[in-house]
Amino acid sequence: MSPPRPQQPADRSATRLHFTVQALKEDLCLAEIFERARSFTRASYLRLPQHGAACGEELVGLGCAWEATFGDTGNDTGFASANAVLRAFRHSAGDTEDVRLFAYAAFDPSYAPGDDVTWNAFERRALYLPELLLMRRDAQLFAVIAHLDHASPTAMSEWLARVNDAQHPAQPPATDGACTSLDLRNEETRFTANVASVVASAGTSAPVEKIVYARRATAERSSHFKLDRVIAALNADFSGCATFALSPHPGAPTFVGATPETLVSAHHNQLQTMALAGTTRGGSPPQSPERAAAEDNLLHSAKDRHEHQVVVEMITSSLKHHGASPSYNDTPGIRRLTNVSHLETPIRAEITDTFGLLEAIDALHPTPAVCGQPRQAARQAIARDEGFDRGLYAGPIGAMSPEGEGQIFVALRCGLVHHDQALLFAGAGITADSDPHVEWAETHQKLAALQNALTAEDLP
Ligand SMILES: C=C(O[C@@H]1C=C(C(=O)O)C=C[C@H]1O)C(=O)O
Repeated sequence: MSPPRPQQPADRSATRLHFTVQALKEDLCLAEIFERARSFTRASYLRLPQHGAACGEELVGLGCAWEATFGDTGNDTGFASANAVLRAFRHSAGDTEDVRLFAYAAFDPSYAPGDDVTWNAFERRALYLPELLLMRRDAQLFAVIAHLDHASPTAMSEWLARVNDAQHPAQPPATDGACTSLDLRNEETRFTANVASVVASAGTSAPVEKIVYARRATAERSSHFKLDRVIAALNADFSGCATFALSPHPGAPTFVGATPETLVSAHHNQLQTMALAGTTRGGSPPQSPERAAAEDNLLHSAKDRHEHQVVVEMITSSLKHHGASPSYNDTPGIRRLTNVSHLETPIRAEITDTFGLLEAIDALHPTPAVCGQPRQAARQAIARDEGFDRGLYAGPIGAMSPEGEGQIFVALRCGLVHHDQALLFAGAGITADSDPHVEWAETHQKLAALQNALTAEDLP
């Protein structure tokens, strides 16, 4: 007979948060710190633009002090299950406004990737508290050390010394999850066939009103990509977007991009979200008369207005379903980016006792801006027809405080970078009026965002 197991005491310390904040005098380049630190620890970088009531922030999180565990939440993101722990963090640590948790999830957390190993290094849902947070806000730089038990009094100086000592990962440790031993020769054929089948099924008994199909592309370089240079190029080209980079452990690929699309942000009792769908044609420069004409065409295009309206209706009806009262304009505006312009409708709603940031992520993701309508039929068609694991592409990504304030984006204009290779993702909203070759061209324009940043790396 085996001896009785000792009874596990309830682990009360597990949700007691302690943290210390220190202002840093020396100016540090956070993208460079991310690049160095990914050679020895889990590292995340986020640059959040100023948006409504939310001020801009640049964040680097290193190590992991606590991480949420998720049960089987099916294809839901399941973030709201972390609410009790966040409440315990607030209860034990008081004012946690300077603490940040990083949050991200796969487009379809329940997708079974089979022998597609592209995303093996990444968890399909993550909400975690880094041990060291470096945060730039209002031109001030802070370091925040967080821990759940007793931290060594020297933890801050030890972390800062490790970061300073680390070298650029010219030779990162052994790899796990190569991204580009892939044959993408059929990518255009498959994408255009998928679009054509949506067009052909229009008018049948169960058509999807809208579906977003995606494709992949590769990029390579004669030596390793330097992520700090890529991040700097994205920040310069897409200052109004959110730049992100995730490296789950040393030797893993880095997920990097700069997205224009907020899934939902929460500040001062307000939720802000947006419908972002409908894209200009042609690759004109942002200030050119050609771009202005393309934006005018977009505003008057019945196909794009319909594609956009599907997103507005899903988001507003989901908010209403959860007891919120959304406010928004009837007519979309234009969101101009360096490579393309989009139709955009900002949407606001009040936070309630039962519907805050985490519940809103679970409810809104995936919107028809990246999935389709009806949601379930579109998600199944994507899993069946697209032919690859989207992984974190088109999933939620961002940061929040234990108070429930933060900004969560939709991970677009992005890819996996590994050594000297990159795998990029882009999609387009398809309706009965779509032309397969026009939609394919649109994905090219979207890919250009990260492609240009990857080649900008070669500039002196
Ligand atoms: C799917 C992507 O973008 C989405 C699709 C858009 C469209 O179809 O017009 C526009 C913005 C995004 O919501 C992507 O960039 O990969």
